[in-house]
Amino acid sequence: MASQQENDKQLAAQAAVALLADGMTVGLGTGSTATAALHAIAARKLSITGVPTSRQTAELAMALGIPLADINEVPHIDITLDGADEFTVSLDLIKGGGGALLHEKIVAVRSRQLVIMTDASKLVERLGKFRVPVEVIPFAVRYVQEQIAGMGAACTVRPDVVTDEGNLIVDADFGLVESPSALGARLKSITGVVEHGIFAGIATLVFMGDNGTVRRFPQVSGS
Ligand SMILES: O=C(CO)[C@H](O)[C@H](O)COP(=O)(O)O
Repeated sequence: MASQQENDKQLAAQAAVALLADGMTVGLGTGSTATAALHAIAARKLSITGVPTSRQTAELAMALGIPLADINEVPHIDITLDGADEFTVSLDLIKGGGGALLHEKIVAVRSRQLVIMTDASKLVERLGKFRVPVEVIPFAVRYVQEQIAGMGAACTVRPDVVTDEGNLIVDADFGLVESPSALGARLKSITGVVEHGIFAGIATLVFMGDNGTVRRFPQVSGS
């Protein structure tokens, strides 16, 4: 039997998939909630073209019969549906728990809309309980760890993870984050950092499953 959390992820995924229409080019996220969305897309027999954010998502989409395109072959992406590890009501996110943050961010920034689907455990007042994943070129991993330590954060290399681009993930604990965009900019300036999992000002909408109902952020007045 599905847990309440899985159920809520499914409800959020269904709400997001309801925004899709035939003919759209759709960014396909990575993780368990994005997987629920893929199944919902297949169940609706929608005629969309998917742009996957990971090998794992591409494989599942193909198995479900969802046609795919290379991101560099599509003129635009109408909408992307993805999960998140944390989000705030201002729609700042931490992503990358599944190690796909680089492709997820590239697909997200090419999209006209980034719709996030979560359960209620992901809503936080301030980002930072979830460690910030940082994608790093292997040759630079020690240097990057030293720089992150110099910023006052404990960090570890995620064991047994090599990203789709052949990089490593360093998970960094900055504590509660004062300014997500400032922290993101600082991380991005470290030589050897390819990308980080702070998505500040990119998401346009969040659907959050909450005990059998779906809440949306930003909240529509009266909801
Ligand atoms: O960022 C991600 C993968 O890199 C995922 O979207 C995030 O980890 C949430 O996963 P889930 O939907 O399984 O809770």
